[in-house]
Amino acid sequence: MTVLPRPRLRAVLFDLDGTLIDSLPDLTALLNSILVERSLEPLSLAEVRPMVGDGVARLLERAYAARGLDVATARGELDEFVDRYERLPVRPDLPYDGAVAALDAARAAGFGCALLTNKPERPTRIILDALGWTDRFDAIVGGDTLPTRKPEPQGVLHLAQRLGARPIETALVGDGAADVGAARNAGVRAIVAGWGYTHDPQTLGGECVLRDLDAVAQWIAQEAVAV
Ligand SMILES: O=C(O)COP(=O)(O)O
Ligand SMILES: [Mg+2]
Repeated sequence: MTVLPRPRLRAVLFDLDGTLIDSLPDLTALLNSILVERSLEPLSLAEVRPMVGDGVARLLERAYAARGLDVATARGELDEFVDRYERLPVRPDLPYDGAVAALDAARAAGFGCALLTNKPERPTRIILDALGWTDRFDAIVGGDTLPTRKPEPQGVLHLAQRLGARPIETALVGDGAADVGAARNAGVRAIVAGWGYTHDPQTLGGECVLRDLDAVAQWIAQEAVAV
């Protein structure tokens, strides 16, 4: 049996929350400010952690459900929640250690580099601008940029095409089931961010689980010289 060599990597798509930035403390604090206004018990970081990654509507629904509030209430307050999130100051320590180095590694390797998050595009861009990261990406897709979001393949395929890469020449680095699902649905490689918000990242079924962003930079450097 002949095993065909895998084509060289040409594009890396990065997830945002739980992969490049640790947004969990801010999201939890914001949710809790709302719950406390309603005289409800605040949520712990551990409770909110598995709620992040499927978009802000799901986050609010899950948080409200955990305190007995219904989906209709969450839906009715979504715009206000996003407004408040956009007004939060962007902390300079939001990025995980090694995030900039990993993005630099992608650029140094000559790979296309894009952001694919389920966070709505407007707050995403506010965060990227404040961190000075916007120009580090060749393209940015948020949870409301296209008709569907992760785990649907549309964003992955859209970005791969924008970066001039075929799906088999593309990898998605992300921490959640939505990331691995989107990668699988689009036929691209899924690299799991083991430091992110998934309790047991080994179970997601990605190509590999990396322990931190330094390991991502190393993996990118290896892919750049792979034959
Ligand atoms: O769920 C969100 O709002 C953001 O999640 P993501 O950046 O991990 O896709
Ligand atoms: Mg994520």
